Amino acid sequence: MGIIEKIKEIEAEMARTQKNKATEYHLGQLKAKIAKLRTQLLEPPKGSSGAGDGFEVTKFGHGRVALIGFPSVGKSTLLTMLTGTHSEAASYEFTTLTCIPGIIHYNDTKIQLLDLPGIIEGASEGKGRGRQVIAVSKSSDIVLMVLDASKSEGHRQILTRELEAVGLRLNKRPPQIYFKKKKTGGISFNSTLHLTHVDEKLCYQILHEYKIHNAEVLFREDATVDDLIDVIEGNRKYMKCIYVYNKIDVIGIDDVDKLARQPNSVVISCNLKLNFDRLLAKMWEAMGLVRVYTKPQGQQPDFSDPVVLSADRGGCTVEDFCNHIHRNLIKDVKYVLVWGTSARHYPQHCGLGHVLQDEDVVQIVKKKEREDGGGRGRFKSHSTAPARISDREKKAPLKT
Ligand SMILES: Nc1nc2c(ncn2[C@@H]2O[C@H](COP(=O)(O)OP(=O)(O)OP(=O)(O)O)[C@@H](O)[C@H]2O)c(=O)[nH]1
Ligand SMILES: [K+]
Ligand SMILES: [Mg+2]
Repeated sequence: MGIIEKIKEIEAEMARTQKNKATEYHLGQLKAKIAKLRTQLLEPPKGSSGAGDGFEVTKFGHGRVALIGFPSVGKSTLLTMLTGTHSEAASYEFTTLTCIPGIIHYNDTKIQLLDLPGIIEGASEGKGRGRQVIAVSKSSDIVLMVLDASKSEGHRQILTRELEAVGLRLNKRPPQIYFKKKKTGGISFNSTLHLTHVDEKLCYQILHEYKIHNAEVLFREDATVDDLIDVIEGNRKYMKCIYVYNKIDVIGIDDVDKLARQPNSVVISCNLKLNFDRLLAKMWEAMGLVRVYTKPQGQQPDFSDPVVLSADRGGCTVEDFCNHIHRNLIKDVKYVLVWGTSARHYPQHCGLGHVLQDEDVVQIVKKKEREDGGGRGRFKSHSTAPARISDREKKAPLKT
């Protein structure tokens, strides 16, 4: 029996089993069995390199965004409109057959947008080009799930389920469960609060299913058995997802209003070029990019050319910033001066561990050099805290 058949069989058994206190251990065990099989399913077949089939697109820019959706929801139309790169669009399904990259220029950063073939129910098990599409979405920083506003809301659930089946977790943070395998000592199970979904016995049973007999488990929130399995599997990818409802030109205003009010959702119309600003702003926010402007001593920063950092990709500390500029810079740095929302006063003397925020300005003071402008005394006179550097910059030049 193949892996997919085994999964189907267990799913059928779960559907047959009534959910109550007596069956929860058995159901938990079945969930773990499915999770193990799905992980097996994700292992690329021997001799292949994962995505394959013309789907490997070189990463470019400061972030990567994938367009995921059913066929003919308007993904290619959207790519063409947002990036200027032409991607064939047509009224028949599966017009797009590979991965087509384009670039969005936004807030002085470059974001790679990927158009992909439509996916359908069963994609996670290899239907259509599902596996390749999913591999590409895993390589991106956020997902735009494109939906046809005139079609059933069920599409969103189906797609979410397909992505979950391959270990993607949308708009969720990792469960607050500490888990560490040990060599000896048995299983220690603890929690910092009262648990309503998982008890010691269920946890043991799940671990047993994974043949783990020595481990430390600490629940820091009232997590579910699915959360526990995610933590044990350890291969989940937590990603932001924006639900993009396209084609609002064909539905009524009340329905548009309802969709627009849902969390993480934007309504657009490619035909009417409607609401792209809002979509781009949401996308930008979800990516959490941090632009940092370098200020040479005695000069104004170049506000058109930021160093772009991200908490998910490499981090946002002063150290990450320095490493971004030059690999060997860090050993020469004495401290840095920071202006912007991360600074408590202007400028703030910061060490390597300081976490920078979007639109901060940083001046590096090297070990041998003396900061120009004659010492700390004069910085203190700048202790009023304007909102953001970009506003401030327009009014008065930054001194030092
Ligand atoms: N009414 C309306 N139609 C749209 C809109 N955007 C796209 N379409 C139409 O929807 C159809 C499908 O568009 P595509 O861009 O090819 O869709 P896709 O999601 O890339 O489709 P596949 O590549 O086949 O998965 C085309 O006929 C588009 O003209 C819109 O905002 N409103
Ligand atoms: K199409
Ligand atoms: Mg397309």
